[in-house]
Amino acid sequence: MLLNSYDSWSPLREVVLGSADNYTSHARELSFDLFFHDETPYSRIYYPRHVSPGAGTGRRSPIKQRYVEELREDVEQMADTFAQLSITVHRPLPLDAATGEVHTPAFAAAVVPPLNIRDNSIVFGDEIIETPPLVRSRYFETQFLKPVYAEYFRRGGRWTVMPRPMMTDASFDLSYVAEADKGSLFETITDPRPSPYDTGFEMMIDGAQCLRLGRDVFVNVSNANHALGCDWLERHLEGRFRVHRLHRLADSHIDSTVLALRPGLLLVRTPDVAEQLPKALQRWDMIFPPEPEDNNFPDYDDGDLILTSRYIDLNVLSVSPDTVMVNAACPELARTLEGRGFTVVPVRHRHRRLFGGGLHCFTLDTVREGSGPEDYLDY
Ligand SMILES: NC(=[NH2+])NCCC[C@H](N)C(=O)O
Repeated sequence: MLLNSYDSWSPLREVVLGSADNYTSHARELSFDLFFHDETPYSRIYYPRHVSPGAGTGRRSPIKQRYVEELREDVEQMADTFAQLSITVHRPLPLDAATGEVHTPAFAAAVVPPLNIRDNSIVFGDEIIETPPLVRSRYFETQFLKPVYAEYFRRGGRWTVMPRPMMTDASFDLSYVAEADKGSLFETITDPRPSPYDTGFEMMIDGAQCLRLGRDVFVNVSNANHALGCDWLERHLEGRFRVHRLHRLADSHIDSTVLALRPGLLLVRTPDVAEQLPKALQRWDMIFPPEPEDNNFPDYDDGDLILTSRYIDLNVLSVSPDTVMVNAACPELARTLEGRGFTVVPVRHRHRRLFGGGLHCFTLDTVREGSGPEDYLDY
């Protein structure tokens, strides 16, 4: 089918589901530590928090083989669940075990598999946009999606790549983490190294920073890199979509903070978050998920890097305005949604905190029913 996706709730016809193959480690360097900065209270990132790119690809934080295998098992079951729901599933090329690191003029980085598909691409109607990544090891992630995107292009879809950043240390605006670190015990990231390719702050933004509501798109902007990305989106989408900025609703991604379940209904992390939403969204009805419990998550060792907050299971995927895929590890959330009239499709996803993403992050909804960008803000 032709690319057609304007929101996160219309009946789902086609989806891209990430690949977990060969996700064996996290490369600890400046861009990684910056990106996961807000999650460090939950994990045990030891000092020094990062090494500069001059020191190669940084330290690797290995992921236990057992978790990688269990992740793979869960992701393959997600694919089966989509098939049972008659939703076409597209898969990226899996990362080959022999692929080492990539080198650009400005940096070298390890490669991670295309797992959190939500992050580096976004669909606006009949157009797929590859976004400029925030983490160096994800620089070439959309390469694994070439066959899928090329097929949508052949069928008549638009296919756009946003400008790629140089990604030297100086490309990153550190103000968000500098402010967050004030008075805290965390080591501030203060030692960016100069590079001959420095060009000032660059455009870097992830698809997962956007909330798509038909004609209106809300974009989380928490630093100068995001602001440039949002400027680009605004100019590119002008006349087709209305872009609105959310100021620091989260560090970057917002899909474990706020999600739209159908017109007029949001799933929101907490009432505090609700207060920060723009007026137009505050008029919508809201569901607040029950506070996640410790026993919703596996117990990990000190060496296992935890990359998400406890709210990660809010990251559900809507199959239609009344059916939602929910992590089976979160029965409280399932009950809450059922209480509001939703049909819940439980899906097993054990290690979302180790791999930085829930069901929404692992997927990209490329085809949903609906024929154009509708105006939902009058609800
Ligand atoms: N698209 C994504 N990868 N989203 C994941 C966001 C996770 C968020 N930082 C949290 O810890 O709750």
